[in-house]
Amino acid sequence: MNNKVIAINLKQTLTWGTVLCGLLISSLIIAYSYVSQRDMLLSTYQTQLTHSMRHLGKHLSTEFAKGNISQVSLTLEDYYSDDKYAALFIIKNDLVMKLDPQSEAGFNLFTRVIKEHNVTSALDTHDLITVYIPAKQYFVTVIPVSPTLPVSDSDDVIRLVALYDVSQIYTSLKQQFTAKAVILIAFLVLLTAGLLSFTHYFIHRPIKRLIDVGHDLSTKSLTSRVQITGQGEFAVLAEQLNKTAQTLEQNWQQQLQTNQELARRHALMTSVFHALPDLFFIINSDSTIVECHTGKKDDLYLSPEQFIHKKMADVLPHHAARQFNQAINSATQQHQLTQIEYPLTIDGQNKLFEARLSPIPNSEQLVIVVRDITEKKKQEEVILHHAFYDSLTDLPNRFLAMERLTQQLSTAQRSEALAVVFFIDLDDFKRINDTLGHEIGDQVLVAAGERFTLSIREQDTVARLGGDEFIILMNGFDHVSDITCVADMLVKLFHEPIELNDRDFNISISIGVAVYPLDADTPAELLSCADTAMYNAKKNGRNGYCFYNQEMSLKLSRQIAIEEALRIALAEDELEVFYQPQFNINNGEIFGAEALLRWHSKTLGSVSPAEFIPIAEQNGLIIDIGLFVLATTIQQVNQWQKSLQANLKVAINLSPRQFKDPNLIQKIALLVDDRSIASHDIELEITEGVLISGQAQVKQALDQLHELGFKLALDDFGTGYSSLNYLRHYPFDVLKIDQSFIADMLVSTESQALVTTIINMAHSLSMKVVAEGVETSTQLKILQQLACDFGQGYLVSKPLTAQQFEAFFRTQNTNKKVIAHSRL
Ligand SMILES: Nc1nc2c(ncn2[C@@H]2O[C@H](COP(=O)(O)O[C@H]3[C@@H](O)[C@H](n4cnc5c(=O)[nH]c(N)nc54)O[C@@H]3COP(=O)(O)O)[C@@H](O)[C@H]2O)c(=O)[nH]1
Repeated sequence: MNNKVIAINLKQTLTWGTVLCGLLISSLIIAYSYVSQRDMLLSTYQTQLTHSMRHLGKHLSTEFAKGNISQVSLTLEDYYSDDKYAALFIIKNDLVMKLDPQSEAGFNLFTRVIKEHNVTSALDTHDLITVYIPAKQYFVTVIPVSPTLPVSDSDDVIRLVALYDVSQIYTSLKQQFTAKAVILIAFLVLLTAGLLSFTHYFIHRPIKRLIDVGHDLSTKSLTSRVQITGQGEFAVLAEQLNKTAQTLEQNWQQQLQTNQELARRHALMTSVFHALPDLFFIINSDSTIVECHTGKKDDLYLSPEQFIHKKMADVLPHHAARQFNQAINSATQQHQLTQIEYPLTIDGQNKLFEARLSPIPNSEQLVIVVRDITEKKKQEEVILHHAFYDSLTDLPNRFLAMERLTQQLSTAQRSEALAVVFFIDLDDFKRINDTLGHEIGDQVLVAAGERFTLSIREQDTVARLGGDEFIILMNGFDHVSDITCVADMLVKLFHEPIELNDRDFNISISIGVAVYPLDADTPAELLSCADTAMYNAKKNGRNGYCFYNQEMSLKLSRQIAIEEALRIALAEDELEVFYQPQFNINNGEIFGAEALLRWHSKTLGSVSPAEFIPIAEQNGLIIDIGLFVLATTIQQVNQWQKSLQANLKVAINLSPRQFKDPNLIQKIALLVDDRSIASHDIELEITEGVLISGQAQVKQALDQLHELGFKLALDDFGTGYSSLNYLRHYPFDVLKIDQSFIADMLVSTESQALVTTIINMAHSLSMKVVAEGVETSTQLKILQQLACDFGQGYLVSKPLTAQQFEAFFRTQNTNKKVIAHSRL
């Protein structure tokens, strides 16, 4: 369909068309009306004139025939009364017959008219002839009036000639038509004006409004609307234009929002491009780079501009370009993210780059993001190294060790040889750390690791599990005796001191040995067996090795079961404090007791404190448990002091771990205050183990307790270092001789001598002495002889419940002399 149509300027066309048509039509009407009326008038006058002249001609012919010439003159004069006759005369041939005075003038006028208008032929006819001379607006009528007819000789013909003037008629006709034309023109003007008004209001104005709105719309003023009411085409057009405008406006708004969003995204992309150190490329389907952005302009292989309109093959070395081309093909064909890594040398430095190629949806282009991953790779390698190697010693860590152990077990399985895990722990390493600081401790660990590494084969593995624990993995053994040799060798490695900063460190190691497939056949189990064996080696006196056996495992299981049950013991109300009476050796008087904890486990039955206290020590539960003993005992002492009306004194054991509680002193002081107990009625027993660490904090705590009035007792004296220094430096009031010496006193003179020495030494330091484990009257007697102060043991009583103790106290103190003397 041809949509091409021609438009005209409707306003001008209608205006001028209306005006011109009006003018033309009115002119034509007027002209036509004028001409037709004029012609009709002329025709009428010509007919009247012809008729009148025929009548006159006949009359004159008659008069001429009668010879009544005067009558002719009179008749002519009568006709002159009609003033339209400009001339009326009779001629014979070319000469006028003077019948009246007017004939001469009329003839002259006639002659002039005839000549000027060349109508002389009118005189040649023998019939009536009427000629109209428009220029003069005269009718010329000639009619023969000869008395005899027919006239043979034309020259003798007498003719009546009349000039009939119709100019007045013309004038009147013109005036009449001028008036009509004026009216018609006025009418036409009004009609035209009406038409113009009509077209103005109903055509031009709507069109103008439509054009204006069209203009507004074209100049982006899309809110513009046109208001045209009615039913006409313009109203329909306006409505459609408004709808179109509304659609346009909505589209424009959407377009605007889209553009804003696009602009925002573009700005975002630009910011991202500039914020990121990555290099962004956009490439066409033919691999030509069309865009290149980056926030980091330095350190590039080429400047971003140099990449534009190039292909990777044009700018990158062959190997990198080849990788790129393969990746571009892959990303394009599979429509998925493709990633490559490639090396480049920039300013003499080897770098590694990562490129991610992603197809842009609905486009044939790809976006490529290039990132310098040199540092990241290095960090990954470092992280990877950290994941598998110990940061201090740079030895394989537990994770890698377990991997290698798995491999070794497979090898051992194939070769049917023995594989071994040596689980090594540095003896007393904690002491090094605590006394000399962690820096020295670290150096010792590094030196130990190096010593291990130097002592083993290349195929073996030394690993650090953490702290002072190492493992050595070996395989290919045929006999257990070979393994013993290695274990020996490892122990002896440390018989030479470790030299650090011109200082020698004497350390020893304890080794647990587990053998595949004799002890276990999985890496975890084998390691666990070696660990258990190592603990046994420690128990066996350290500085040695111990092979794993089943019994160890049972002990370990028991330990784990105790640990689990102990965690809920307090909450389950399974703990109870027993009290073992303490008495005066000389008179047998019960003056107090030692608080001893008992555990009635619902799952394990009664468990000895000798078994569970060390475990509670290890896992820290002793802090809460110790507080329970303190609180219960102090509360009990308070009750007894009231009910028994005796100044009872009670000894409470404190574990080494409890001294790590910074609030220990405060807690004890508070408990005593709450129960209104005199602090000197509470004796706090500690073992040498508390003092071994030599921590200033322990000394400070003991001093504070002493200052607060608490009595301090050194428990199990003789079993540990039994250092005199401890007795001199710490404010002990009481020294408890370990029950093993009391038991041995009867069989060993050395033990008795030792007990004698301890008692004397304590007394010389103004300390009281308690003999533990007094079971017989012989022991009691000897202790009395040795001037020991107090005793405690089954001779008098086993540990009792609070209730039993109260009853026992009441009974015994009534019979104290009986005890003192009858049992001696
Ligand atoms: N830190 C804490 N340690 C505590 C607490 N309660 C107990 N213990 C310590 O546990 C170890 C074992 O104690 P227990 O089994 O109670 O043994 C004590 C006595 O029952 C026992 N005893 C006493 N007289 C005799 C005797 O004549 N013969 C004999 N064979 N045994 C006897 O000796 C232990 C006394 O120990 P102590 O005086 O403390 O050295 C033990 O080390 C307790 O200290 C606690 O609450 N906290």
